[in-house]
Amino acid sequence: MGAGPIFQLEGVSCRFGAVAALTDCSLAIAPGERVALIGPSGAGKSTLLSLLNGSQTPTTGRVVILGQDVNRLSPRKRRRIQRLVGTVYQQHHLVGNLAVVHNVNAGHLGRWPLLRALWSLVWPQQVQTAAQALAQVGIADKLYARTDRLSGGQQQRAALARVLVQDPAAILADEPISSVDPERSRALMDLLRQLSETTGKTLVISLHEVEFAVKYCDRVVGLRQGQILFDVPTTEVSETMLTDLYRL
Ligand SMILES: Nc1ncnc2c1ncn2[C@@H]1O[C@H](COP(=O)(O)OP(=O)(O)OP(=O)(O)O)[C@@H](O)[C@H]1O
Repeated sequence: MGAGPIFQLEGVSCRFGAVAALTDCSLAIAPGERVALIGPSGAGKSTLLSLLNGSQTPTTGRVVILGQDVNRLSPRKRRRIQRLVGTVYQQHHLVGNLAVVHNVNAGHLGRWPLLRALWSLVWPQQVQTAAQALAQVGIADKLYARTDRLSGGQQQRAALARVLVQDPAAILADEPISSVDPERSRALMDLLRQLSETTGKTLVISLHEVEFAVKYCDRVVGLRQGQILFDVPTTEVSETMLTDLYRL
């Protein structure tokens, strides 16, 4: 992987028709950093995350993931890079009527040949890896539980376990705590921080809750109307910066 940044955006703009979701954004994220993306609704946080995981390409500018310019990669190499970046979405995209083990195994699907992938739906593969990931997220006992019988917070943990079996270099989380209560939010953020501390994985999290951004991350990037208003260590975030960021 080398000592360079894990993510690099150089003069990146991203448009959707007439909408400028991001305008001239530059940013570099080093391995192991914990970065929060904050800003008002529509500021471009989700778009920035989708550039970091290669699911979106910029309209102009360069996106470099793990040293590779995503615009210059063959589809196969691009998929390989994308597998090194795991994303947890607010909608977990778990299949409710399957056992948790199958959903966690889905994290392998991009790597497994089709036959093995299909067979894995019938007969769980790599059960130990799935069990280990579930233990890491604190729900080891749910391996064979039906996914839709889990609570919201447990489903979120199962979705995180699915990302962990990918063994990504970085974990991106798009508003992971918006739909859970304060106690679960703290527990999930504790878990994400502990995972990044023990595994050295880079974390990039979009958050609506500034207090969590400040408490759990080392660095805060403030986005407003598609532009980076500030990008500072957490200790340097001030009241004035936040007022300017969220000003109506
Ligand atoms: N696929 C798309 N097609 C058209 N417009 C889009 C698309 N994705 C995002 N946008 C627009 O780009 C802008 C930035 O959206 P984005 O979802 O990145 O913001 P956000 O900061 O994540 O917002 P929120 O906090 O509400 O989730 C918005 O104006 C949005 O409507």
